Amino acid sequence: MKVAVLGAAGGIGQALALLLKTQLPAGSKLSLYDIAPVTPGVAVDLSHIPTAVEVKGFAGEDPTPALEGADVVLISAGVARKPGMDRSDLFNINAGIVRNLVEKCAATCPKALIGVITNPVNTTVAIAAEVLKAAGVYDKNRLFGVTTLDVIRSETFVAEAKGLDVADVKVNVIGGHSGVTILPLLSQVEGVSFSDEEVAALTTRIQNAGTEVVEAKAGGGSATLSMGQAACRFGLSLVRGLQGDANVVECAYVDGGSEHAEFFAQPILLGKNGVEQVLAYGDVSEFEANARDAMLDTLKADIKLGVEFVK
Ligand SMILES: NC(=O)C1=CN([C@@H]2O[C@H](COP(=O)(O)OP(=O)(O)OC[C@H]3O[C@@H](n4cnc5c(N)ncnc54)[C@H](O)[C@@H]3O)[C@@H](O)[C@H]2O)C=CC1
Ligand SMILES: O=C([O-])CC(=O)C(=O)O
Repeated sequence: MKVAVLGAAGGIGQALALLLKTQLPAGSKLSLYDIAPVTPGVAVDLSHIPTAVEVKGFAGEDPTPALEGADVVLISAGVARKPGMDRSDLFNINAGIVRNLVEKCAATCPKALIGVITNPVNTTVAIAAEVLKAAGVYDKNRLFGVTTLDVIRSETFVAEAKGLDVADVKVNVIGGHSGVTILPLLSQVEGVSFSDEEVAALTTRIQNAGTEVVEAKAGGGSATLSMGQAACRFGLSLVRGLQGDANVVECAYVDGGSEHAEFFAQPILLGKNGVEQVLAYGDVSEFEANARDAMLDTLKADIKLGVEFVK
């Protein structure tokens, strides 16, 4: 199994690469690419960790050598937020970066599963889809916006609020990955009940958790370590699906035939071809149904921006 990380010298990329080096199945290959010249050095550094995962690093303008034979590509290349910025402010720079990298994926590893981490995810995934369509290699089951950070945050905050063992808490998060488009389905969390005030406060905290980190880092970037963990969890689930493991379920932002929008985050069953089945997200409360319906104009506008960027 070969996993490529694009943006591998960055805050997320290095954390993700470290976790993958220690957690990918024995015999896997880890391929690190970034425009930053330090990238081969990051690979040498990681290669001294005694696991049966072979690491190679590539720098420069062309990601092709890193992508040859890749089964999974995780993209975190691009710029991150600073205080006062919205994720959509990253569009001007990151849209072109994602377009160019996905063009190379289409040419070099058209069957790879692609996980897009680069913000604004609501839009960059639509860009990736249009690029793959233009190259004639689009398979909706192989493209994912990585929203796992919203899931792990929700699980952490719910466990904290209710004094639970976080290992027992599972939360589905649907919609997209910015502000009001992030919707944790707290009404479905087993074994707990929340007051209306608690639901409103927790939902707002989860929606603003990225900003919480951006402000705490005070100009030094956005979430990198928790995102590294989230991307590792998601990447390992993609690998487990490809290997034929059963019952591998994650929430992700996919082109899954949703009635709500062309791309929508919801639970999916992963398998040998990526998305095996898009799962229903189940019953929602009145609060959640209203929040879901209220996000759709924003989500659809974010998607349209991505489609128009490529066309
Ligand atoms: N999906 C999610 O839940 C999350 C997404 N993000 C996003 O992930 C992205 C990366 O964040 P960080 O790692 O913190 O940023 P960073 O600035 O630490 O790293 C970005 C890396 O991308 C590289 N890069 C830039 N252009 C490139 C290109 N054309 N080809 C290859 N590499 C290139 C840079 O050299 C740098 O090493 C940002 O857009 C951020 O907003 C961040 C947190 C959560
Ligand atoms: O907020 C940001 O800019 C980074 C991000 O997507 C997150 O932490 O959820």
